[in-house]
Amino acid sequence: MNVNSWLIQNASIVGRETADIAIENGVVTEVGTGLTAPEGARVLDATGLIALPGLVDLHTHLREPGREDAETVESGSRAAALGGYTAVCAMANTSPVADTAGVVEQVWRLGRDAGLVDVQPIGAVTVGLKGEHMAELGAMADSAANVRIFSDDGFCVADPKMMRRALEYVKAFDGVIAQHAEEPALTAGAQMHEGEFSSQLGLAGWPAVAEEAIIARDCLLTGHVGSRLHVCHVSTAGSVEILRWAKSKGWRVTAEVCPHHLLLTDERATTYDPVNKVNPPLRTDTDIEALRAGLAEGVIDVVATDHAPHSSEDKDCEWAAARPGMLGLQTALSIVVKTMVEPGLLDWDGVAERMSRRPARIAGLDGHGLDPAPGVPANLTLIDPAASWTVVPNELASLSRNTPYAQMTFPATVRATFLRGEATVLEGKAQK
Ligand SMILES: NC(=O)N[C@@H](CC(=O)O)C(=O)O
Ligand SMILES: [Zn+2]
Repeated sequence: MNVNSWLIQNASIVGRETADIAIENGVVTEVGTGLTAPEGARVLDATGLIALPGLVDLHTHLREPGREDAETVESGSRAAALGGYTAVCAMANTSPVADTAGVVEQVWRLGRDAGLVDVQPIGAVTVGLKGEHMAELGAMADSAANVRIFSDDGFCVADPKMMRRALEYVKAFDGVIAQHAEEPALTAGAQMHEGEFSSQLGLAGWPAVAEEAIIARDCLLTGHVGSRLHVCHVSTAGSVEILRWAKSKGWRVTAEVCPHHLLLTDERATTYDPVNKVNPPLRTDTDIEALRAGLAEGVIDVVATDHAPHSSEDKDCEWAAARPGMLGLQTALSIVVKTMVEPGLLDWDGVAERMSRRPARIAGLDGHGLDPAPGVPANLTLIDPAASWTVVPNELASLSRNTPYAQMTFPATVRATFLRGEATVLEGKAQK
């Protein structure tokens, strides 16, 4: 038997026609009806399931090296595969920071060895994420990790001169700067969204303008130097307006929204449960509405998880002391179905576009984000749209437990995930 050869029968291809998918040695050889199994292939009955190109996450925090108690490349990869992903971009805020060729190559190798998803390292923009000296972007680009996305995520590249230089520098290899948009002078000590609930609770606020001011500045800089900007975790209605304007200028700006910003509001802070603490913070119903509309319209290009595992020592404490961030890889698809597909804002093709094709294009990941067709690497996920599931934190694959969705029931389950024809998930279970 060839482990990378399959006949997937009766799948709905990206929510459209029902067909069989033949996979030989990790590559799709045929898509059609009544196909015969390739030699040595296993057969999977996918009746009622939707086949999507494997999901691609532009914003994953794996905590290796440095905080392997919270997540390793392997545990995070497993969570990703179970969430329907075949590739994730690993943020640079590890310890040591991924600001050299050595560290990005280490993360890339750990991903390859785990073999559950393709792990594409993101390199830091500045040394140690400190914002003072530019990191060796060229060396990271030229390394085995082939870095194209650079980000100080967790921190904003606040100095406009540094941001301009970084945008100019990455033009040489068609790189992109992914900005965590937060004007630090406006968020010092911030604990949650600045609004009605922050006043009620007496917690220092993170005003929407702290995000919007940086996005506006960076769009202008990008337009000025003719480079590529990607805006991480957009969370406000005002940000959507600025992005719409920047795109109308023809500037090369892309943006992501996270599932939690499509679903949860700042009212969650009234629980004082730090599982709801995240950067940027949960905002308001008005913001949610604008983010959903922006994602439907394409002003926001992609959904990214911002999967941010934290150990219980960093989360089971009082709100002010807790680290920001929440798990996301295993719940992202279901939340997109709940917030976008069920209300009729996106169809399955729209989901494939925003969770697979566009993120793959932004990250320059060849072989990902491609619909099943002859000659395409078999990076696929099979979704059961009719099933539902309840989030049980202890059953998640992450080494951390900081999900804000405990005991919530969501639509759609991931039945199988294939990485180059190898089943990383079957019947909803990780295969390694
Ligand atoms: N989103 C978060 O609240 N936390 C992220 C950093 C980040 O994405 O800004 C983390 O690394 O924990
Ligand atoms: Zn961030």
